[in-house]
Order: sequence, then C-alpha cells, then structure tokens
Amino acid sequence: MIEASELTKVYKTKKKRVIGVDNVSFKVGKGEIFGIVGYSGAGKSSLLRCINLLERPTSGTIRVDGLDLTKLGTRELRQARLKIGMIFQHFYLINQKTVFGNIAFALKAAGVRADLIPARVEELLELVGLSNKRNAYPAQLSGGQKQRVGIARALANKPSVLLCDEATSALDPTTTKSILALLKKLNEELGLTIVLITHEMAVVKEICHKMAIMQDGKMIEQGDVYDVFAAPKAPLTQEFIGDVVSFHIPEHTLSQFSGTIAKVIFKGSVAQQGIISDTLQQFSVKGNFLHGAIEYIGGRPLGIFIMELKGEPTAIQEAIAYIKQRSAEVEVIRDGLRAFS
Ligand SMILES: Nc1ncnc2c1ncn2[C@@H]1O[C@H](COP(=O)(O)OP(=O)(O)OP(=O)(O)O)[C@@H](O)[C@H]1O
Repeated sequence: MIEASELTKVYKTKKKRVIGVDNVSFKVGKGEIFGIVGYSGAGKSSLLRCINLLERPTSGTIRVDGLDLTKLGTRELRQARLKIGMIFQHFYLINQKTVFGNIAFALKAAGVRADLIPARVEELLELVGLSNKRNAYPAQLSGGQKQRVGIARALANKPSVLLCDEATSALDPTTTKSILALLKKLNEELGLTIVLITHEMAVVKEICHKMAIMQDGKMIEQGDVYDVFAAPKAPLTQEFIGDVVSFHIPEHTLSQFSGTIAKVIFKGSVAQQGIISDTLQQFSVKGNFLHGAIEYIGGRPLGIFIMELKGEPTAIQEAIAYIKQRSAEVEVIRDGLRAFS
C-alpha cells in the first residue's frame, strides 16, 4: 500500500544544509494504522509530507498503491493525491465558509459534479457525527468538532490513505480520545490506511498497529506496536514507552529490598503469571511483586511486573533463564544486595 524506500529530504538554506529525513524505509500494509513518534525536530512532518509529495524527497522513492509518486507528472500527481487525504493539528478550515461549505469546497476542487455534492457532504457529515453542525462556521465549533470537519474534508474524495499531522495535539485528553475513536472507526469500516505522526506515545498505544521512532531524521526502531512495547530496543523508544507504561520505583523504596530486582514482561496471556510463581517454586526462589500491571495493547495483554527475587544467586539465575524460555522477557534491574555481600 505505502512503501518508502531510502527516503532522504535535505533542506538547503543560504547558510546551511539541514537533513530533515535521513535514508528512511518503511512499509504500511492496506488497512494498517502506522504511528511515527519522535520529539520536535526529529523529522516526522518532513517524512509525512514526503508521502504525498507536499515535500519532494531529495532522493529515494515513495510508492502509494503501487504508484511511484516521485515519477509522476503534475497532472498525474494531482490525481494520485486525491487518494491521499490529510488532516492537520491546526485544522486549516476556511473561516468564511460553513461546515457544509468547507466540505463541499474539497469536492468542488476535485471536480465532483455540482448536483452530486450536497448528498456526498451529508454522507460525510453523518460519518464524522456532525450532521447537526452543517450550518455552523468554524468559529462556532470546538477543537474536536473542527477536527471532525477536517476529517470529513480529507475523506471527501474517498481516499485510501489518510495522513494525520499531529491531529490531536491541540485537543484536550477527552476530545483526543473521541477523535482517535473516530479514526479507528474509519480504519475499520472503510479499510482506510492511516499514517499518523505524534509526540504522544498514548496515541500510538491507543490506535496504532505498527509504529516507528524517529530521531535526527532517522527511523531508529520500527515494528508491531505490541512487540515494540514488549521489548523496546533503543533508549529513546524506552523513554517514550516510559511515558505511558511507567514502573519507576524510587531509590529509597528499592533500598528497602535486599534481593535481586527484576522486571518481568510477559506477552499474550494473563495466565502466564502462573508460570512465574511455578518457576520460582521449582527453583526455590522467593518472589515479591513490587509493582505491576497488565496493559492491553491492541486488545492483547502485556504483563509488566517489577519483582524482588530472593534465594541462592545460582538458583535466581536459573529461574530467570527458565522464565525467559517460557516467553517472558526478564531484565535484572539490580542484583541482590546481601547475596553478594
Ligand atoms: N522548510 C524547511 N527549511 C529548512 N529546514 C527545515 C524545513 N522544514 C523542516 N526543517 C528542518 O528539518 C528538521 C526536521 O523538521 P520536522 O518539522 O520534519 O520535524 P518534526 O519531528 O516534525 O518536528 P515538529 O513536531 O516540531 O514539527 C528540523 O531540523 C527542521 O528545522
């Protein structure tokens, strides 16, 4: 559906050369929601804008529905872009037009016959839950309602792809949830492929199937959201995940426990908790749960626990190795204190 290969975007100003996107490759399958996370300046907007060629990549290719957009002429590119909708953090609605007028404008601009426009606008208003606001002006709408107009406008020409540029960053948490729920509904009901950029990991956790982390123009890690949450590799990925799944135990609290402190992450089934207690019993290791939760990512449980393990050091090592074999990730945060004293 979307295939970016070795995309690079270099900005040249009079004084310097800035690499916005640095040799990035990724694929997004049809009907997937792909989230790109990174701090400000990481290159997210530049990359997103390369997908519909709002920014022309300096090198590399971008294929959407099999078409290499970098090879298209102006006319063909305009046609291809109709199949790639886009929404923005600041909505960019036309203030002088009503909600109806804003959506109708997108249809008119795409050359839709005038007599077909009203019915299609009504259909779109229904889809985004704004039928009762058709005659309102943007100034009379809340942020969430404005974004719904933005979404309706982006979907006017029945695109197969929707690009979301920090679409919920200007919204409060409750409104963010309702917009994310709408995007998910559109993804499921229309089979819409969505690429979103955000600095909020909660957005990715809420609706994305796949994700990537960007830093200094590069994609430093990518994969299924569940797998990345279960075993983040890059320190920046771990930092972002820590925003939504935090298991920080203060030093002074940890110092009250003398055993080995381990973080245990197990995937897929809540029942696996039993594996840990059975294993500890088998190896004569005592375990204390200090902190823990089961997070649901895309509906799949991911158990994350901080434990104190007490016993003979070799028994602890064996128990950890055994738990690892049984589908859990174990990271020793601190070795036992007394065991080594
Ligand atoms: N038009 C431009 N001219 C020169 N440099 C640019 C231009 N657009 C972006 N950049 C630079 O490219 C790099 C990536 O910027 P980009 O806006 O893509 O990052 P971002 O992750 O989207 O950040 P933000 O969330 O703040 O927009 C930055 O160093 C930025 O200054």
